[in-house]
Amino acid sequence: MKSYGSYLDGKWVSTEDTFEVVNPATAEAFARVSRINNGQLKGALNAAEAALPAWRAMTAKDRGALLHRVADELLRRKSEIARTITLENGKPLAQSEGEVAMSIDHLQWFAEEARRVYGRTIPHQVNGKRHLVVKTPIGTVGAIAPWNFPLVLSVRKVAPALAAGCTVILKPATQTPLCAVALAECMEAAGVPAGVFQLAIGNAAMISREFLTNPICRKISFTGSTQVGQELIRGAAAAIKPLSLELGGLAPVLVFDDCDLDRAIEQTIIAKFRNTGQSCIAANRIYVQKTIHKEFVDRFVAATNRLKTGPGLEPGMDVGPVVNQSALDMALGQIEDAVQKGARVVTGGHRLKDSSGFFLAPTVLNGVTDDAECMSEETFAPIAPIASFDTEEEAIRRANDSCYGLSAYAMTRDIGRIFRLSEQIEAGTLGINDGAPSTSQSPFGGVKQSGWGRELGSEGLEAFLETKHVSIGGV
Ligand SMILES: NC(=O)c1ccc[n+]([C@@H]2O[C@H](COP(=O)([O-])OP(=O)(O)OC[C@H]3O[C@@H](n4cnc5c(N)ncnc54)[C@H](O)[C@@H]3O)[C@@H](O)[C@H]2O)c1
Ligand SMILES: O=C[C@H](O)CS(=O)(=O)O
Repeated sequence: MKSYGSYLDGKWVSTEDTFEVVNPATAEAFARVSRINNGQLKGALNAAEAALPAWRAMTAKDRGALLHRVADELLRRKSEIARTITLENGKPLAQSEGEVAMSIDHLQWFAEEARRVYGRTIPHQVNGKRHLVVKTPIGTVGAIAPWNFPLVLSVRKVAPALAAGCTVILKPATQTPLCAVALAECMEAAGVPAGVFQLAIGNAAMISREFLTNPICRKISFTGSTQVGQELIRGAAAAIKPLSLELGGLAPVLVFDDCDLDRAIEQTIIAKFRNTGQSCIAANRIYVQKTIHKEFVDRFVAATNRLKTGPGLEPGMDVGPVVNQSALDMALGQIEDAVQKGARVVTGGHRLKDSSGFFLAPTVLNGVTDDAECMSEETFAPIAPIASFDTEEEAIRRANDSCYGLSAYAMTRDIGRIFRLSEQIEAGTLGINDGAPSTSQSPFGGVKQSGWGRELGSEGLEAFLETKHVSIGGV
């Protein structure tokens, strides 16, 4: 079994403290990775601090050129890295290829956006004074990434932080450290200076405690569960450490009777089953207007039954395994709970036979009641719960009736309604007839308990900048 370690201060580091990486399609370990200790992490923070002055002094154009070189490396290795994502995460290979392509696009976009970090001058109120607004990099950043989009969600933090002139230490999820290793190899091959980008694989509690308490770390950018986000907020209080938090979601899909039904079904299938339902912006609750409920359900179930489920490395798969046994148990528990509360399993609802992997048959539940767990708790599995509504007002009220607000979807062709939904839906992203809305140039993040701040777009770069007012007298 091949072994991997961390990338600290320009060197690859291994320790005796190791864990195994498991392929969710077979439930078998296929790689061994070592954890760094607290002393090594402290050393990495010191290296990041030492590398900061030269990195922030480099022109944005030169930093951008290095990010372009990292993108070129990812492009050169795209097939092998996509395979690594599928091996450790389970998603179908075509979707892993899409994740690599999106990561390249993020790197290229932030490489260019680095050159557009503008300050401003403000007209003075007192003669002899001048006022400038200057943007400066926030400093060394601790980035913590999840397993569900292990490469692209790491790049969503690392690329803007580096573009802004910050140094970064990335902590990947325990389930998916290998594409972070590949990203570090690309940084090394591109010539990113030692200490500017580092990869720290290790115990999550130890690493986050050090990020929270070590004054060298000036900001933590986290993507993961709302529960861990809450822990970080508590831990950040003592040092008032700035946090960007991309947390859980519970996306509603509102299907109105004026929609283009073909497109509504196609896009709802994408919003639900992409990444095996393990996307933070996955459709979690599907509300269909009563007038088209039956037709929608019949056609949605037919489309679900056409999805091919199996090992992500086999050609033509649409749905892979969920990440581990506990994710599978939670999904089966949500199905059982919904059925006990009155829902009907229209298709799926069971583990795939003849496989040792963590496969759940793509599942559609109809007549799901509002008190079912899957209507208020994140599902993170290929389960589509469907309920119905009468009026637009009711649909908006039910969509907003959640502590989460990451994304929402609506299927409609009514332009007036599109404006009303844009103003009234409580979510960071609204996809209108669009089940995959994320893109490099547009802000991404949540409201309510889905998080603080935004990634991507110019907001994603702003997250790693400080704003300073310079007042000049005696002019
Ligand atoms: N809003 C978004 O952009 C977004 C994107 C992807 C995933 N998510 C959310 O992430 C969750 C799934 O990911 P997950 O299971 O990896 O989440 P998680 O919170 O368990 O883990 C996320 C990361 O935090 C680390 N971690 C675990 N315990 C920690 C602790 N005590 N302190 C600091 N870090 C800790 C993990 O090792 C991992 O690197 C879902 O809730 C999903 O909605 C949100
Ligand atoms: O889990 C996070 C997001 O779903 C990834 S993406 O914005 O859809 O690429």
